[in-house]
Order: sequence, then structure tokens, then C-alpha cells
Amino acid sequence: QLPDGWEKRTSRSTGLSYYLNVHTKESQWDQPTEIAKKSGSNAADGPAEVQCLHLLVKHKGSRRPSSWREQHITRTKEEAQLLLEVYRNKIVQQETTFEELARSYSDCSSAKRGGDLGKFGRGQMQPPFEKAAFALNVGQLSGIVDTDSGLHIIQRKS
Ligand SMILES: N=C(N)NCCC[C@H](NC(=O)[C@@H]1CCC/C1=C/[C@H](COP(=O)(O)O)NC=O)C(N)=O
Repeated sequence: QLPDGWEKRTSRSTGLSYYLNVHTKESQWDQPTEIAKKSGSNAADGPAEVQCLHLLVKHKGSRRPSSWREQHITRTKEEAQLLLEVYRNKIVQQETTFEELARSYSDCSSAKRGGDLGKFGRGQMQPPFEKAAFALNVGQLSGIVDTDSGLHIIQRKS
């Protein structure tokens, strides 16, 4: 039995269950224990949604080891980690921009948009990615984030 104001849903892309606040339309992975709040996220709960860029480097253990860049991705997870560390350092050293590197090297279709995933709320992205993205301040660059898709770096835009 769920507390008032919550509905259990299934994520189209992962098949995982998540919970929707019917008042604020906010969603979350964790089973709610409190009655759903009626107003949007206040500062304490963090933003209701974020907009992020990401640069994804897939490896042979990725859930879909293929991309616009490479039909059959065979690099190891360790090789992907090394690549991403090089890219991250170039951004930190301001040798290039996140968008330029994502456009050239990201194994996600969002590469065409400089890595821009647009705005998303909780319950949409894989949990490790969501956790990292919602923990960033605006403008901040994440460390290396590990999901079933592969390894990512994330920059929060808003
Ligand atoms: N709402 C928006 N903008 N699109 C739907 C996103 C669905 C979501 N996707 C992810 O979590 C991965 C990790 C972060 C970004 C992302 C992109 C993946 C990575 O590539 P793939 O492993 O699929 O080949 N490509 C598209 O989905 C999911 N729940 O599977």
C-alpha cells in the first residue's frame, strides 16, 4: 500500500518500477514512505529537473555495444576509463569544450547536440546517472559515472 498521492509506474526504457507524485508529477525510483507533497520541489529536495550534457564512452560490456561512431564496440571498460580521463582533463585544462568533445567522441546519439540530453526529471535516467546529475551544481563537471550504457562524464547546464 502506497502513501496517498503516489502511483507506481514502470519505466518504458528500463522496465524498472518508479513512483509518480500525482500532484507535482515528479517521479522517483525509491518507494515513497511519506504522503506525496503537493508543491514542486523546494530547495531542500533539490531541483525537480535538470538539463545536462553527457559524453558516453561505451565498452564491450555496455548494454548496447554499438553507436553512430562504431558499429561493433570492442574496447574494454579499462580502455574506456582511460579515454574518458583524457577527455575530462582536456575540459578541466580548458584545451577544448565539453560540447566539442561530446560531438566528436560520445557514443550516444546526443553527440549531435554536443551531448545535450535536454531537461529530465527523476525516474527517467538510469539510477547512477540520475544520482550523479542531480548532485551537480549548475555548470559543474562530474567525475566518471558508470551505468549499463557505459562510462560517462556529465556537465549540468541548468
Ligand atoms: N529522456 C531522454 N532524454 N532520453 C531517454 C533516456 C533513457 C535512459 N537512458 C539512459 O539512462 C542513458 C544513460 C544516461 C543517458 C542515456 C542515454 C542512452 C545511452 O545509450 P544506450 O545504452 O541506450 O545505447 N541513450 C538513450 O537512451 C534510460 N532510462 O535508459
